[in-house]
This record gives sequence, C-alpha cells and structure tokens, in this order.
Amino acid sequence: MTVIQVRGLRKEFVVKAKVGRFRRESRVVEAVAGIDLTVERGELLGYLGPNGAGKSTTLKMLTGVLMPSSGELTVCGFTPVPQRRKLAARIGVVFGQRSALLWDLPLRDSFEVMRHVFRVPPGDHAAALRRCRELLDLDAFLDTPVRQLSLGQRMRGELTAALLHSPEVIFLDEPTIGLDVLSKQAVRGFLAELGRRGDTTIVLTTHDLADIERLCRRIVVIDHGRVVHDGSLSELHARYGSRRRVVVELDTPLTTVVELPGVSVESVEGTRITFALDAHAEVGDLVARLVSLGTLRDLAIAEPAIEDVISRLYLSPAGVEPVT
Ligand SMILES: Nc1ncnc2c1ncn2[C@@H]1O[C@H](COP(=O)(O)OP(=O)(O)OP(=O)(O)O)[C@@H](O)[C@H]1O
Repeated sequence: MTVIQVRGLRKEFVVKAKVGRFRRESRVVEAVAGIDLTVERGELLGYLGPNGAGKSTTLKMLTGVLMPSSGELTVCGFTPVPQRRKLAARIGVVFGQRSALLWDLPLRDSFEVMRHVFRVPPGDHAAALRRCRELLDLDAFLDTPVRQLSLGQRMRGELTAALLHSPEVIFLDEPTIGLDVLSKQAVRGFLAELGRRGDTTIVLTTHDLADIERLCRRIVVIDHGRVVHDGSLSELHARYGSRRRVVVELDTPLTTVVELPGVSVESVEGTRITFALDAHAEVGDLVARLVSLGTLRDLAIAEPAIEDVISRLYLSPAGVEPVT
C-alpha cells in the first residue's frame, strides 16, 4: 500500500539580498526542484543530502507545515496543508530542533496531554507507553520536568510523544544529532525494532552515516532539490564505484609496477602497500600477481566505507553520470 505519493514537487523561496549599500534585491531560491517519490507501507527510508539540499523543506511539505509551490503530494491519502488536521492523526513528527513536549511539566504529563489531543483510548495509550518505556528506558526520568532532561533523554521523550497515537508514518529530521553514543544506540535500536515490525513507515533525514548503515533499507539522496539516487545501500556502492582497499605486507619493497585493470596504488609505506580496487576489479587477480612476484607476507581487505561512497556522491554534480 502506498503511503506517500509525490509528483513534481517544488518549493521556491523568495529571499531579499542586500545589493550595494542601500539596495535590496529579490532572489528566488529553488529549495526543492521537482521531486518524484513513492513510499510503500513499512518502508524505512533514509532521505539524505548535503547541507541545503532541500531535505527539511521536503519534510515540511510532507507534514503540512509548508505549502508547495507546485506538484502533487498525498500522505496517507491526504493532501498535507489543506488536510493538515486529519493528517496529524495519522503521522508522527520529530524535528530535532523543535520540541513537542511541555517544557515545565514532567515528561509523563506531556504524554497525558498527547493522549487527549489525539483522543487515544486509555488502554491503547497505556500499551503504547509501556512499549516505549521498555524500549527507550524512560522510567528513570518520566517524572522529571522536560527542561531538566539531557538531550538524549529528551529525544527519547520526543520519539515516544510522536508514537503514542500509533501513527502510520513517522518523519524524523536528524533524530540522533548531538546525542551521546548510548542515546544514539537506544534511538537506533528503537527505530530498528519499529522498522522490523513492518507496520510503521519511517522517513529519516540524517547526516549520521551509522544511522544509515544500521537503519535504512532504502536510500533517497537529493542534491540541489533533485533526487540523485534512489535505491539500497549496496546499489549506492555499486553505482558510485566505491572502492575496496587491499592492504598487503610484503617481504621486500616492490620493484615491479603492478598494473591491473581497476587497481591503483593508494599509499606505500616501506613494505606495506595499500591498493584501491574499483567495483569490477578482482582481489584474486591482485593476490595472484603479488604471489607470482614471490613477495606476499600478509593481506587484509577493507570493505568500502560508507563515508567514501557518500562523499563521492555529494561531490558528483546532480544529473551528471557519477564518477566510477
Ligand atoms: N524559509 C526559508 N526562506 C528562504 N530560504 C529557505 C527557507 N528554508 C530553506 N531555505 C533554503 O532552501 C534550501 C534548502 O534548505 P533545507 O533546509 O531544506 O536543506 P536541508 O537539506 O534540510 O539542509 P541541512 O542538511 O543543512 O539541514 C537552502 O538553500 C535554504 O537556504
């Protein structure tokens, strides 16, 4: 079942910029420049892109906060801005910088307010809260006023608040930003569990590469307001020619140049050489060559790092065939 359907979505902002000492000129910023996207029920989608790519703007349009300049979009069958109230009952939103919690009251009271706002039957509310308490370890700070919570504790509270009415789709904008390692793990573990159950669709923007590796089965990358990749992480690696590294330890320094298709020398430190292999190169061919030179002592293969592939992707201009 399709829960998000987006066709030709655009958002332009008119900004005033100072020209010279006194004059101000209007300039149009195209934040989202024609996005098509279909998301099915239960998908866990990573929505990525460099700073200013248009991620938050897209999320704001999907959640009914911003009116699109043009294009069509439905979320859970609703058009977000005109049907914002109906949509609010079906979605959950966690925007890292904004809080849905009541600052001066204990966390528990915010959850009680949510129950009334969304008219959740008491039994359903209690069951949802019990699950969040267990999975997010809330009990130690349920009675603490929100303003006294640490960032990680608050984020766990925000996630709970967004989920208590059992939304079909949850939108998360940078949910792990600024959290310590343990809180990050708690949040990721919770989202992974939510994803595994398969009935909640999750759309997540993040700059944290560990979030992507741990959670996102599908990755949509945008740049300059356009989709430049839509697929799995392994497709991303294959498409952007991410390179494995083979580090070899030799008995004596190499005197012959090793020339193989798709293999290049990345660094040489005495008898230790790091080779970079593109997606089509075979490790076996490199090993066979080094053995034939009679010099190989030890070898380690490092799989492509996600940092490598994402930085290559962000550096390749949108619409142009990526580097291989
Ligand atoms: N209210 C606004 N008025 C004017 N320009 C805006 C407004 N909101 C966003 N923009 C511009 O639209 C573009 C996309 O911004 P957006 O916040 O969607 O990017 P992002 O991908 O979420 O970036 P980041 O990773 O830094 O959060 C940027 O050039 C930004 O300056």
